Parts: sequence; structure tokens; C-alpha cells
Amino acid sequence: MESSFWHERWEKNEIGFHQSRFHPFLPKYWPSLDIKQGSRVFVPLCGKSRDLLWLRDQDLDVIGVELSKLAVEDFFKENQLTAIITQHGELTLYECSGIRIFCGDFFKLTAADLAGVAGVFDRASLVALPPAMRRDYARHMQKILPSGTQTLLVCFAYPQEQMDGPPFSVEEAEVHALFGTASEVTFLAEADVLDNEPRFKQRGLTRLHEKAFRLRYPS
Ligand SMILES: C[S@@+](CC[C@H](N)C(=O)[O-])C[C@H]1O[C@@H](n2cnc3c(N)ncnc32)[C@H](O)[C@@H]1O
Repeated sequence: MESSFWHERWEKNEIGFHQSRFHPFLPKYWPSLDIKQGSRVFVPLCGKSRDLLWLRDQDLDVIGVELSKLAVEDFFKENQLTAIITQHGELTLYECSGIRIFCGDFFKLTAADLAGVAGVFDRASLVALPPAMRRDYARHMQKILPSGTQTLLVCFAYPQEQMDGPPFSVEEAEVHALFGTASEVTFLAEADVLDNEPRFKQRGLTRLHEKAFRLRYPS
């Protein structure tokens, strides 16, 4: 996906992926990651997700990355948070107590930016990317995450021929192909969510499942 695609989505407020509630898998399955209080966690392609707040409220130090300046500024405004803004190479860093968001391209993040990260929450991030970019994403993640990091990964799975992405369908076999050589992949749960997503039903989907996986990179 070109970055212009996402900038346009935000400019036109076509952000059906944004949820006003916390993702239900987060309170249910985050504890299975065994991330200690006070740890640093990373939320890639974070949009203006309220999940950042949920993680901060678990006494975690949250780092996000998001391409759209509109999304980042909305996040702080809508949650009555005041950000300190600094330039960080090609990325702009928005920072308040417990939450830092790098505004810019995920692929520009370095291992130094994610130093100390112990956990990752990926919801609607991997599935936002077309197949070749997903392979680059998995490789870059592996390059920049500290060893021992654990990830809660949430994917959509549906008959790809029924609808064009994003979101793209990412089946379990692909999760293993993308992450299985570098990390231990464990399937955690699955939910039928078609009735929660009328916009996808309208686009022709007859099956939509959301699946959660845990990825454990070796220490
Ligand atoms: C489907 S949305 C999901 C947002 C968020 N994870 C959520 O659950 O609401 C994907 C987000 O990724 C952002 N994005 C796409 N490509 C990106 C990139 N290369 N670097 C950083 N953010 C990116 C888009 O602007 C968009 O906000």
C-alpha cells in the first residue's frame, strides 16, 4: 500500500478500522504474554487506537508508530493529552506521560528506537499490508525488536477472493511462514466477527474470523 492511500483515508475520515472501544482480545489474551508491569511495549501502525491507552493503564510504557500526522494529532486531542513534539531524524516524536508515538514510516524505525521493548500489540497492522509488504514488515520487525520480545498478533481470516484488502486475509499458515523461523508461534483464539462488520458483509464477505496468535522471539 502506498503511503498516499493511508494519508487519503485519514484526510477523508474513511477510518472504519478505528474502534471506540478497546479490542476485546487485549484484556483477554495480553496476560498470556507474561509482560511485567513497567515494561516497554510497541504498537506498530497504531492509528489513533484507544488500545494505546489500555496498555498505558496497565502500567506499561507505550511506543507507537503511525504514518498519518492527522491520526497522531487526533489521538492526543481526542484523549485530552498534551504532546511534546520533537524531531527524531525522519520521524516526528509525539510524547506524553506513558505514551510516545513516532509519526512517520514504520520502515524507518531502528532497533535503537525500540530499545527495551518487551511486548508488541499488532491489531490491524499486519493485515493492513499487501503480501510483499507483509514479508518486509515481518523481516523489519525481526531486525528492530530486542531478543525475547513477545507479540500478541490479531489477524483477519476470510476468503480473499470475496473482497480486496485492506484489511487483507492472513491465514494461520502465513503467520507461520512470516514469523515461524524467527519466533515460536502459538495460536491462541478465534472469533467469528462477521456480524460485527456490516461494511465487510456489504462488500461480499460470507466468512470473517479474527484470530489471535502469540509470537515469542528467543531471548
Ligand atoms: C488499518 S489501520 C489500523 C490502525 C490501528 N492499528 C487500529 O487498530 O486502529 C492501519 C494504520 O497503519 C498506518 N500505516 C500504514 N502504513 C504505515 C507505515 N508504513 N508506517 C506507519 N504507519 C502506517 C495507516 O495510516 C493506518 O492508520
